[in-house]
Amino acid sequence: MMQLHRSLARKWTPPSACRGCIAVEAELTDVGRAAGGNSSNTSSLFSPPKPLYSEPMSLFAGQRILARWNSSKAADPIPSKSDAAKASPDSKSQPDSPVKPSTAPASSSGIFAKVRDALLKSASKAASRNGTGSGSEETVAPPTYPDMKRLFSLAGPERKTLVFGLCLLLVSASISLLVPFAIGKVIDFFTSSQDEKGGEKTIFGLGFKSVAALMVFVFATGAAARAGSSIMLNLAGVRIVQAIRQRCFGNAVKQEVEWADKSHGDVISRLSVDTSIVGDAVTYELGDGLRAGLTVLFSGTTMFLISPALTLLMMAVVPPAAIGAVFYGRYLRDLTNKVQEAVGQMTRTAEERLNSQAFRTVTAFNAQRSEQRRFDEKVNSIAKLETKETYATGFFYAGTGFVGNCSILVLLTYGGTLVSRGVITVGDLTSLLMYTAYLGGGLANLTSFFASLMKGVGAGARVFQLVDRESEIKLDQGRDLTEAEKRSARIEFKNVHFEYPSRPGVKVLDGVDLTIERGESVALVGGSGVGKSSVHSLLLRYYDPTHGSITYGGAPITDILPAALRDQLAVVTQDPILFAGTVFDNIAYGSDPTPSRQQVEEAAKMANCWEFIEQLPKGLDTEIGARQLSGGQRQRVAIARALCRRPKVLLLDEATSALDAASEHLVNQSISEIIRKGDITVWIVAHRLSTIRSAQRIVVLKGGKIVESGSFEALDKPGSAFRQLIGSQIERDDEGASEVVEDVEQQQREIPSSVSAASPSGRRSLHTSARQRQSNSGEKARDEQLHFVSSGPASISSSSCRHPAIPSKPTWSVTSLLSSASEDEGFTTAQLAHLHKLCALEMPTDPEEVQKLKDEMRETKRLIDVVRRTPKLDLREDEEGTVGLVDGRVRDEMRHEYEEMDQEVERQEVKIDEEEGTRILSTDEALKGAKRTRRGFFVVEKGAGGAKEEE
Ligand SMILES: Nc1ncnc2c1ncn2[C@@H]1O[C@H](COP(=O)(O)OP(=O)(O)OP(=O)(O)O)[C@@H](O)[C@H]1O
Repeated sequence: MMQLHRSLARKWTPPSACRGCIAVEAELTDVGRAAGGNSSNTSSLFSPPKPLYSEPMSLFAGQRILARWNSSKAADPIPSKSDAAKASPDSKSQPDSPVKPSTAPASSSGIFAKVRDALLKSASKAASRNGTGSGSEETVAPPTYPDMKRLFSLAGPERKTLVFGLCLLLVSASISLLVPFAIGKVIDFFTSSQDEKGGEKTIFGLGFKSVAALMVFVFATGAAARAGSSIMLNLAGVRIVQAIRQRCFGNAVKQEVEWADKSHGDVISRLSVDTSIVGDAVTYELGDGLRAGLTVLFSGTTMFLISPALTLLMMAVVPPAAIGAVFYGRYLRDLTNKVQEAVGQMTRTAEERLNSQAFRTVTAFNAQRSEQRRFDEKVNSIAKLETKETYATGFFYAGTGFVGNCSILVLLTYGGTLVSRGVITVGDLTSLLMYTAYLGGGLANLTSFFASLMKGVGAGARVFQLVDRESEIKLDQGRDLTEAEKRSARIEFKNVHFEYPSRPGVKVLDGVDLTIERGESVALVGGSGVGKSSVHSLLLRYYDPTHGSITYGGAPITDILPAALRDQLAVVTQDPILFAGTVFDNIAYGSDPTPSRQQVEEAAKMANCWEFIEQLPKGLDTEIGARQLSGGQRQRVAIARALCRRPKVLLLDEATSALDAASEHLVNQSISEIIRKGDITVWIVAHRLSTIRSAQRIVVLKGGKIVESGSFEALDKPGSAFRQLIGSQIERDDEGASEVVEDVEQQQREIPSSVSAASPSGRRSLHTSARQRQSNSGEKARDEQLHFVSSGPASISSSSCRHPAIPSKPTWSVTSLLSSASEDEGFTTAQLAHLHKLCALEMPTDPEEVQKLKDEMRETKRLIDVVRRTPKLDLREDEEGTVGLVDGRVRDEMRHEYEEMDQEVERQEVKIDEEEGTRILSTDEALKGAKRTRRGFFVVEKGAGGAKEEE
């Protein structure tokens, strides 16, 4: 019914153009109500009034039908604003709607108003063609007969409802067409004193009362038929639009990424506006067309039957006026075009400047005034054009009104003569005038029907283009993965070449060879724009390589169903998209079957986001929009979403690039945890050292090829492409540890045969590989043993003579502790934060907590200082390798330290070999213990494997 209302509102607006017209016109207007201009109301005598003066012109509207037909054929199917408004109440929000609100007097019930509407419509089309429309990416060919056939085929499922509705419409139209005839007879009844045979006055042999009763009955039937047809056509329209929208969206989401990139805006316009136009075309417009055709036929025939002479006179008077109107209309149309263009520019400016991102920039740069000026310019140019248009429209309406009134005068003069000569009766003249109005309205409606039909066909073609489009990468093509292939999960790129379809000839990948085994963690690094994300896109089958092959579990991915392949993968992008809904919905998104709350909770915990989710007002059930979480939170929710799918391969594309240090730390912690578990292949694309470090293998992409591959230590050497890429980051990182290095170098000088740890690359690895080990996967980590040594007789290693403060191999904890070179009692907050980051621990933010931590760490610091102050230490080498020694004082200190430790930790995680005085902690144990006993965690030092023997 809403659509019916909109349709009525569109078709009839108060005839303000008739204000001030001559009295005879006002009188005739009353009898001319319900004339064809408002076909929806033709069955009612109490329909909105319609200026009859304008109707004679409509006799020649037919001359323009052909022109309209031709112009419609070439018309861009992008709808005018009025159509958009009719199609959808929301369409007001479409910023690039090419049509401006009408400033003309609202008078669409007359034929001239129809002409003007038509001009506005064609102007809007022209404006669309001029680029102020939504801008379709794909051009649609002019509609053909098969297009039209197909358009009506859409109405197929609603055939019965439509036929029933149309039949009712014909009934109501027929009744309304009898009205002028009946009125003429009634007038004759009252104006004649006796019937021709001198008998009692009758109408078709019936008394007036019977005729009146019959007319009431007929009108009631007409009204009922009208209501029925309106309901039927509306219902059919709603259902047709519903079905088309579902089909369109269903096919749109199956398309390949490339298509979505370039057609996004266009698809939305097809889904919202075009579907409505199509629905209207095959329902109301069809109904209106039928009614209009019937009206023209019936009115024309009846007019000729009543008075052929008067009818021919009408035909002779109006054409010259119509020709003038057409020329004037063209001028108006050009003006309207310019207005549309200016409105388009204004809309674009507003849209560009007021979107949330741009708004922040405008505010930050205090650019409100310059923006206001820019916008004012646009608005002023529109106002200028509209002023011109206002004058032009005023004269246009005045002119058409004048011509219309003159036509009526001619008609009345000649008609009156005929009446006085007794050729026709007063009733006949009245009927003729009314049929003239009907004919005019009918012709105008036919014109608008053909235009709407053409628009419907155009919109239909665009809709069909969407419905019929076959994706380049078909979702139903391929086979499922075998269990063996799933288990293998080996990813292999073989000589992969790639260029984006939109940029043929621009090579992005130029022979990439890369193999990633199941459970491996690989960081793909390279300069900006080198093609890192493109590699992920190829694995996800957003695109297919131009040459070469990609296999998963040994099977070429082009042989596998895209959905089966994507089931194995999960991706976290740089700027993850969250959807409106609850946190639960967002984490569960894409998991099939829907995960339980427990599974979602687990995923959230793994992704380090459970803590903040718990703090949300409704926890997992809190509603969040696309941007209602911080960047770090969004990123972690996206990781949780990826993990919830239990993928075999996790693709992280710059997953921490937009984060601050604290959020990055949390995200990295999640990633490291996942890598450590080692059951998911993790393929990271990253720039940041902190992220890259967590990977077992680093692969460098340069010039479209893999140029280096290896561990961080292996690649971090002078002259390597990797060093070139992230050298500056390493330098920065080193600065934080410069105190350590200086200290180490100082000690190196004291011990001439010192190890190479002091060399630049050695120093670097001292820090970096330590962190690397934090993220090593399970087995490897368990093999690593950490231990302290106490004093005792020892031999000096022949290969490395070391101060115990200089570890034989890079360490991840002691080295950092030594950075507290000062003699101060405790660690500074910065040092503590650094240590925490190294140990993947969360640094408290509360000052009280920090103070507590400082106090707690004081003892540890003291221990370290004691170690560093010990002037000369014995070094020895046992069967397993070189270990550093500390003297008895240190051991005592350590004992004291450990005595204070958490009893549980001592029992479970710290073993003390009394004889050797060796304390051992495995990495895993240390990590676990670290959560409770930071001191125990920090003071351990990596040995060379003696721990195995201890175990
Ligand atoms: N959809 C696309 N259509 C056309 N060209 C594209 C498209 N996406 C990316 N490109 C181009 O392909 C090249 C590689 O892009 P890609 O996003 O893979 O680089 P990247 O290494 O991930 O860059 P960054 O590190 O800056 O994110 C770039 O030159 C880019 O301009």
